[in-house]
Amino acid sequence: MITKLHIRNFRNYQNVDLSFDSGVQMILGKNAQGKTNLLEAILYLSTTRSHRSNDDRDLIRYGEELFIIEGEVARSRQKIKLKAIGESGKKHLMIYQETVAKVSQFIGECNVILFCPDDLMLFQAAPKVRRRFIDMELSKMSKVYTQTLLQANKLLKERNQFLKQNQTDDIFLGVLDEQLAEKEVTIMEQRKAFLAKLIEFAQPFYRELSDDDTMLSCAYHTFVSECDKESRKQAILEKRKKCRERDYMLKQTTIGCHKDDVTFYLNDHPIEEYASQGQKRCVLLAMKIGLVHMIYELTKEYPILLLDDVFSELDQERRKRLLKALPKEVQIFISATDLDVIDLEGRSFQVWKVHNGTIHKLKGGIS
Ligand SMILES: Nc1ncnc2c1ncn2[C@@H]1O[C@H](COP(=O)(O)OP(=O)(O)OP(=O)(O)O)[C@@H](O)[C@H]1O
Repeated sequence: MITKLHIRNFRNYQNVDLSFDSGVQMILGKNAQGKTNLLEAILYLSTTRSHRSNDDRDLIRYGEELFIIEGEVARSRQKIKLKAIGESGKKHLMIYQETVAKVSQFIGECNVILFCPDDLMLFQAAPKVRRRFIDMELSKMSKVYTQTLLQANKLLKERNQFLKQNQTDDIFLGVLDEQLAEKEVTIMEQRKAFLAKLIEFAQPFYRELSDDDTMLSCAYHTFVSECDKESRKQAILEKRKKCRERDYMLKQTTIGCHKDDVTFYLNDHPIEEYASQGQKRCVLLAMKIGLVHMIYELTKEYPILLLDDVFSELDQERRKRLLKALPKEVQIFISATDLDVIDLEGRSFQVWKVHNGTIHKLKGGIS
């Protein structure tokens, strides 16, 4: 759980110091006051990224040069201090005031699962949104994955830059392709295993939330189908060789796991075509709860759960079922404009009021 949070010049917050306890943190406030901004700051400490912007400059308070987010995180065995500073084009990440050399060292130190209204677009959005979802969640669970993905992206960038220069050099591309294929084998393997596990974990929660027996499944789409490592690598190299002329012509890498996708199904029907809004919300919620439990299975620590603007969209019964599916050890941040009845099933809670970039505690107790 996050016990202390300091935010400076982040979005509409100028200088804020907060202390949280375990249990549910209700973040209340009118529209456009800074509720999502607060959750975004917590998410940033986990993933070093915003879920709303790819450009850290958007996160700096208007007119300022940099933002700072500092958090004290109580983990099962120790307290850890994380600090992220974002300035134009640069990020500085620190653990206990020591700069970390690699982003992958920082990600996963404070695990956070976010569920926000935009997540409902996951099923019909462009493939890159689903890839981003897989990459974000997998990175929290596997440092190997984070590192491999960063290396693959670097190689891909290098390959594309070379292709843009209008040159042909099969030997140079062959060397790059060999290295890229190596990384892609690992990425594909981990993505496939992650998706299978995600469905396995989400299925019982979907049943619990929706009260029906619909089967959840998914199909992972990538550009080679071979199963074992070595033949997969060979297949990648062959396919890429076949596409080389096209790559030269189009000046970009036309195939690769940077184009992967996944389709989610309910009873074998693609969710984007078949499911109602309510069913989509249930599937997503089940996946998020599944992720909380997956992270626990892997790390023996529960992640923090952020529910941005979604709790109030659920009826009383579903809210109850959602809380029942989450152990009391999970620290949950819930943002809402107002909640008439807070029935938190005997959990401890704190209520915070957000107003125009300021935040103060209203009350706390046991529901
Ligand atoms: N870089 C920035 N600098 C200063 N203010 C910003 C910056 N980025 C966004 N804001 C302001 O933050 C506010 C939006 O905050 P936020 O998205 O947290 O709203 P919210 O309280 O979650 O509202 P809603 O209930 O509508 O979702 C807006 O007033 C916006 O102008």
